[in-house]
Amino acid sequence: MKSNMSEPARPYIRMNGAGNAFIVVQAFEQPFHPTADQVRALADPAAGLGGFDQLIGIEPSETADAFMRVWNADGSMVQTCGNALRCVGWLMLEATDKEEVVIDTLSGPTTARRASLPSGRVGSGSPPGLTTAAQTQSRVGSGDPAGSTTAAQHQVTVDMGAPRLEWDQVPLSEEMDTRGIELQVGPIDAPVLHTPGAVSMGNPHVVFFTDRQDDAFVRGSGSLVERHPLFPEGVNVGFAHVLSPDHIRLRVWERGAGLTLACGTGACAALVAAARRGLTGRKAVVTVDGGQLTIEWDQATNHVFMTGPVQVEGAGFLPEA
Ligand SMILES: N[C@H](CCC[C@H](N)C(=O)O)C(=O)O
Repeated sequence: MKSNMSEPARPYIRMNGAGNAFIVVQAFEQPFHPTADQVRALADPAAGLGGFDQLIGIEPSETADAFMRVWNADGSMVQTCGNALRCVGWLMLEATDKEEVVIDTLSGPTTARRASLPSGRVGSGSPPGLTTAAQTQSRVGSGDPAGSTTAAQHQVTVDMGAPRLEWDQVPLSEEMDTRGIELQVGPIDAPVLHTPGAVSMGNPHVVFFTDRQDDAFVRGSGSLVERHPLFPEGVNVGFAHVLSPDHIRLRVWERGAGLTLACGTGACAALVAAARRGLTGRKAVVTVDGGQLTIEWDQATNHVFMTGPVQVEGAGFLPEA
């Protein structure tokens, strides 16, 4: 977004994490503070960016390799985003050649590392790391915006830290046992919506255990629960079908973004909620619409580790404000 004609157009990289769609903007040299209206305008397909679930700004940090700022498509600025942490983590790993990078967020710092080296970088060209805006622009100008890595997928592991499990950490508006909360979901009287688990991964999640995951049910129930008064900050709504002690099928109606192809913090919340109920062990594959995430709630550290794919889809320039 240019504030005046003298400023160059703002480059971005389009990425996804297991299908969770992001527009990533480098804000190391030039601050990036879109208003909620501007974020909504950018999320509108008419903006030409292809729509996104979250808009991501990568800022300098005194205490980490970068600070990651997250806006949902509805314009709300939120605490964190697990799949974006993996995407930004990969960009920073490529740009710094470090084995591990620290990405700070409004809900605290996380660390990212390569889960396994990609099967060789496809073609030549520098990786879409966080080079200078000019280098990004030149690469974008070259029509090969993200080097030749757009076809490759990269597996990245993020240490998401410890889950927050107290009612006032989720947060809920009243004291409850977060292992199984009492929630009346409007006119929808479906037993599958009883006693979901509630977990914060730095952002609020409620997880229903059900085999009902059709679009109509997920959209209908998710949109009702997202703004339920029991969740004063709103909530991401997961629908988890436990297939076995180490495999969950998950769909998530995201706060501020709706039904997405994947939700990283949602996958972490689903594993933690299921393990607390003895429905799974502390490690499981979580199959989401856009792919698979491996989640482990480590006993020794109490930290949740998420591993999954990262893909660079392309790059471009943001439209003018
Ligand atoms: N909608 C979420 C933010 C993005 C979470 C999701 N995309 C992820 O990968 O964790 C919220 O409002 O808390």
